[in-house]
Amino acid sequence: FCQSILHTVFPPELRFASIKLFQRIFHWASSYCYYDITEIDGVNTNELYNAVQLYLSSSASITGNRLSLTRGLNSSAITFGLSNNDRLIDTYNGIEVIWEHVVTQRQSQTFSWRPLPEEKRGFTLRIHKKNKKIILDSYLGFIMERANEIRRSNQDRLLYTNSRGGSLDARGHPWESVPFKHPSTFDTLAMDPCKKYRIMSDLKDFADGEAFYKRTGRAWKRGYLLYGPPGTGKSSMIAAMANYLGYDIYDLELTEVHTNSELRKLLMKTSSKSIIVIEDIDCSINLTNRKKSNGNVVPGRGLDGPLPEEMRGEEGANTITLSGLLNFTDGLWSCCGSERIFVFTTNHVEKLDPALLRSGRMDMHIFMSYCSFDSLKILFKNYLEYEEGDVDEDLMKELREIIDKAEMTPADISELLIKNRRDKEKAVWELLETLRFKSEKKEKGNVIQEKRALETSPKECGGGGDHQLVKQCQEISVENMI
Ligand SMILES: Nc1ncnc2c1ncn2[C@@H]1O[C@H](COP(=O)(O)OP(=O)(O)OP(=O)(O)O)[C@@H](O)[C@H]1O
Ligand SMILES: [Mg+2]
Repeated sequence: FCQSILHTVFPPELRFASIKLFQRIFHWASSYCYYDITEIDGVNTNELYNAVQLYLSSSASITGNRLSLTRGLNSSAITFGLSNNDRLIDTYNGIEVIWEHVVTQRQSQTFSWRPLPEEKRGFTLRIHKKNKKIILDSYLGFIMERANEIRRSNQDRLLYTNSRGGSLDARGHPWESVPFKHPSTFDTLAMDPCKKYRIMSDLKDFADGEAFYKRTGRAWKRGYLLYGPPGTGKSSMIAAMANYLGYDIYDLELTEVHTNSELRKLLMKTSSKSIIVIEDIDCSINLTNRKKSNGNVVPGRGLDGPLPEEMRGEEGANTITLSGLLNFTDGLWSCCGSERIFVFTTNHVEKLDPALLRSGRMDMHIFMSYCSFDSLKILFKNYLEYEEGDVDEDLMKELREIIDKAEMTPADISELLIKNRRDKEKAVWELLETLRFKSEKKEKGNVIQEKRALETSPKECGGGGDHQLVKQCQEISVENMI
């Protein structure tokens, strides 16, 4: 209104100056200040605009006859927001602010590498001048944090993989993602309850430990090494961890990574609140004896030995090394981003380089063992819906006695129970028969082994005896791990 008066009263040459003057007087006299948050900042998407939109959608005070509804990619929730040119009052620490969603038509398509939307969208924040400092200092940061939380809770978690090798997608991303829907949880995971409890509380402490990690000057990350025979639940444990914490998973395929710098780039493109997994680490890269070659460089990938000479560039440019991997998990680079968990799994812990195992590198070494009696009870509950006391006491007693001797994995037992899940009694009997058979076989095997050991004196076996001793030591050290 004032502008149109100015247009009629002032001649064109004075118009611009008079508008400026009028605006200054208005701003000086007004007790409010205004901030525009546009959807597109130059040619880039404005993160703050998206955050405000998400934050306002969760506001309890959002009412009205017309709201805009959206459902994002990979999201299972519908969010609603202010529709065009609507307003909303929000309160922060007792301070009232007004948000307005302003939508105008873009006047003319200016030259840009990227086609811009026809509508110009933005939020205008109106605050009292006296509250300017507190709003700018903490309210906007609070909005960003809240928006991230809402995004995470709305979005289905993702499983990323680097199966494309080092090549990038259209957005320059080296990871491919699919929605992560693994149903494994700590409730369904069959393992010793005390161990399970320790792992769960360790994870909880980690997730809630931002202040602790800051205070102690440690990077906010944690490493777990899961080791044990195949089928004892290492992968299921990773899924349970992700479901427990609500983190995404990055499944790093080391055989697809060619150089240390590629590894670093992959790391830089992971988000916080994620679990970075390297499965079967002993198989994906030759990580033993890193002092074999110059400068801690172990050329070649996989167990099939070094890469051919012609494929190796200078200083192992075409190689991925143990020191590169340690830098990835431990060094300065590992700290880009925060709140990340590294999980390595292996069936052969004795094949790993001590550098990977030394304390402080992997914070927790978790042995995934054969099925114990406590684990069996969880499997009974999962597959047969048996509760404590449902199975005959004598049967349970026998199961308890032989289960450790039989050395059956939870995977094998699960298969047996799934097969007979419609006839629960048959399932238990068949399991008992299998356990009896296996434990007898194991006992016989042990007797033969002992006999052989007695037959071969230390003198006769020479190097072989040493070898056996080393193996025994390795086994002892494995059992001594946490
Ligand atoms: N501890 C467990 N609790 C519940 N289910 C289990 C457990 N261990 C194995 N299973 C069952 O067996 C299947 C295989 O388990 P999983 O893939 O987790 O084993 P793994 O230790 O990762 O084996 P591998 O070393 O071969 O990768 C799973 O689908 C799961 O149903
Ligand atoms: Mg596995």
